Amino acid sequence: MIEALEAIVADPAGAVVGLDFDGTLAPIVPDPESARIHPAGPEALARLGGLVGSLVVITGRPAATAVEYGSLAGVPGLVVLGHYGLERWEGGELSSPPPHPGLITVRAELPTLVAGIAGVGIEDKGRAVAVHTRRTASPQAAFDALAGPVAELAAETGLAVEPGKFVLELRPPGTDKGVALGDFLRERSARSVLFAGDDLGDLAAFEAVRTCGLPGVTVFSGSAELSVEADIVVDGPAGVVELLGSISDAIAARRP
Ligand SMILES: O=P(O)(O)OC[C@H]1O[C@H](O[C@H]2O[C@H](CO)[C@@H](O)[C@H](O)[C@H]2O)[C@H](O)[C@@H](O)[C@@H]1O
Repeated sequence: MIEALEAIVADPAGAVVGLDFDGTLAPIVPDPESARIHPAGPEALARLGGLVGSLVVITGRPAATAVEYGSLAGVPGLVVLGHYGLERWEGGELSSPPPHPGLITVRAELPTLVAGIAGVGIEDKGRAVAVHTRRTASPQAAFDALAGPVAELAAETGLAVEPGKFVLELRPPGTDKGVALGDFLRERSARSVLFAGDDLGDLAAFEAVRTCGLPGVTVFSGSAELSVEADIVVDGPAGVVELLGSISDAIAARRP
């Protein structure tokens, strides 16, 4: 067992386990509205949530969407930080800031901006808008063609561009998953941390794990779409759920 994982298992009450949603807990699918957690995910999270100090999902989704698509409402002690940390769901209560005013212009201009490429999807998430190219004939070519215009629209409206797997998101600036995770670690007085992710937006959280000064484990949920260096690389959401189960087993095995 790697040293930082050993720290989590030896002192689970001081551990923060952080998880991304899409691509980490939920398999990637063509339609964002059809994404659902891996079938074994809710049970694995409920078990781990009862064993570690803190369990947190940090996602680009609205927090309520992750709770719904992840069947997460019953996971003990779970916190869900949505919109890269702008929103917080905990114990059934959601706190969310007012929408960024730039989103009004984005909603008005995006349909024209993407009209030339068949199959581009616009996902309006309330506090952010995502442009998806996965269902176009050439997802990477469409992504590349839209990156410049989307960046110009972001500059015009005071929003930030968050690139991901065949997605360009226009979202409020000022936070990211690294900021969200770092703040959460301080809030919980964490003594160790694990974060699992699969996409570019998760790299800031990996960096937070590496620089927070605690024993930390980065877990990459691997796929054919992206390769990222991490302490542990597993095979997609099925591998993440299996890893979470093995951590629960190791903690439970040390209990008197
Ligand atoms: O932070 P996450 O929980 O990983 O959310 C990041 C984005 O995930 C979703 O898009 C991705 O998953 C879709 C469903 O599998 C897939 O169709 C798409 O190609 C992926 O980029 C979500 O739709 C976005 O809003 C999130 O920002």
